[in-house]
Amino acid sequence: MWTAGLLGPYNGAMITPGTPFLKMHGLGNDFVIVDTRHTSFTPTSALVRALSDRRTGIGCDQFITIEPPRAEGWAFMGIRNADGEVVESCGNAARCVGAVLLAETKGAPVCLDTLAGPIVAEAASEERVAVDMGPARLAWDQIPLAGPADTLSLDLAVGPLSAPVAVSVGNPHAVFFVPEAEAVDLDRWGPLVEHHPLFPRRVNVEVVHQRPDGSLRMRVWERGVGITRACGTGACAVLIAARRRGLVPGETADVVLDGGTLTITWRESDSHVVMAGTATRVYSGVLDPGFTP
Ligand SMILES: N[C@@H](CCC[C@H](N)C(=O)O)C(=O)O
Repeated sequence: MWTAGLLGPYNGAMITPGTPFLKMHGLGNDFVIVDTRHTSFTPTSALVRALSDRRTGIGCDQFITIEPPRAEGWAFMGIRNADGEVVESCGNAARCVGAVLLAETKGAPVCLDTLAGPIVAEAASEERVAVDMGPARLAWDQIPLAGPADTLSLDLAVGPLSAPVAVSVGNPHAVFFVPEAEAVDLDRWGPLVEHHPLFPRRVNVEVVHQRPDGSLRMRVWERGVGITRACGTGACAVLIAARRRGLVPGETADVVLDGGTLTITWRESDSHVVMAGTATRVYSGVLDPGFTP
């Protein structure tokens, strides 16, 4: 466990004394995870922004809370982006929290409630967790978009990016097919797409090309964060978009992100999207009770 002495960068006061946290990541998309099922800890946006800061806080892409179940399931997963905003879904965090809860259920599949609906997690192998993220949402008002539009090819062009596929996996995504994902200046174009008026709740932005072996190479600009090494819901959106465009013959493909590979399946039978990949525990610590955002 970390000690107060190691928590120097965020000395101050506000957090429930001794609130334990876990640092985990899925393919380098990293999280601070706090189990609030037995505490009164509720993070403010300012606190999340401060703790997410890589220079002065702990540093993470998303701040995750494991909360008492609301509608159904074993627990509710609260998700806040590094900018402090509450969001609906997070695929990589679902695998990480799934791994934590699977230890509690001794391996029995576990249902995790989110603002986007239930996610079911189960062990896929010794090292990998599979999560059923629920059904893909493809209608314009489910993304949501500002008005009726063909989600298979939006009338949108930003720099070299054009005609994205819009997909919701509980959270909104715009998927752009490009000749070479690595060549796109995401720092420049990502924020312009994220904040485009077509997306009233903003949007996560993926650029993708297909490799000769059939896998999909993607990079991501995440809403409320920026470029991250991986985005689980983004990988789901990419596979769905590629299948809708007729690029992937079967239900399943590997999606290759900066931080590693996820295997994504979009099931014909019920339109659910299932993701399998690693969930890595980095360290545990205790939030400094002296921290003021
Ligand atoms: N990294 C996540 C997605 C987190 C939320 C996203 N930035 C949003 O605003 O919707 C993932 O692994 O899915």
